[in-house]
Amino acid sequence: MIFVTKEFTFDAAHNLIKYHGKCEKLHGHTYKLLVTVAGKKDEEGMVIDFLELKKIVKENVLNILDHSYINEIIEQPSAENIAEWIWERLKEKLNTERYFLYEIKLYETPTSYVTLRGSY
Ligand SMILES: Nc1nc2c(c(=O)[nH]1)N=C([C@H](O)[C@H](O)COP(=O)(O)OP(=O)(O)OP(=O)(O)O)CN2
Ligand SMILES: [Zn+2]
Repeated sequence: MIFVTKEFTFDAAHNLIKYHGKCEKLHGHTYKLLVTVAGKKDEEGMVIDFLELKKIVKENVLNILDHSYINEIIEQPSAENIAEWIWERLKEKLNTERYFLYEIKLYETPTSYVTLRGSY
């Protein structure tokens, strides 16, 4: 099994509605997203072409979340909930006979992140 990871960033605003503290106020983050696919190599020696992985993540996640107000998309946009939303949007697109979506890491700040290894 080989793990292939690509890193992305997107900028977005949010506020945590069921929360008492500074994060209930409107604020923004430059989120860092790491998407990891696991599988076996094809005849070109690749699990998944980085270009293909980028296209899938761009079309299904970044085009929606980048420069958005995330509360309009996810009711309570904690890093945990955003990561689950991303997982749901990518799991079928990154699931073939040879490879599957293995892990998502979502950094809300350089020092705060969540890791999701979901189930199918
Ligand atoms: N488990 C979670 N805790 C918090 C979340 C979250 O999504 N999941 N979100 C927030 C805030 O939205 C915001 O991200 C604050 O994060 P924090 O790490 O405190 O940001 P700072 O810039 O203050 O962090 P530094 O320690 O200065 O790097 C709060 N909690
Ligand atoms: Zn925040």
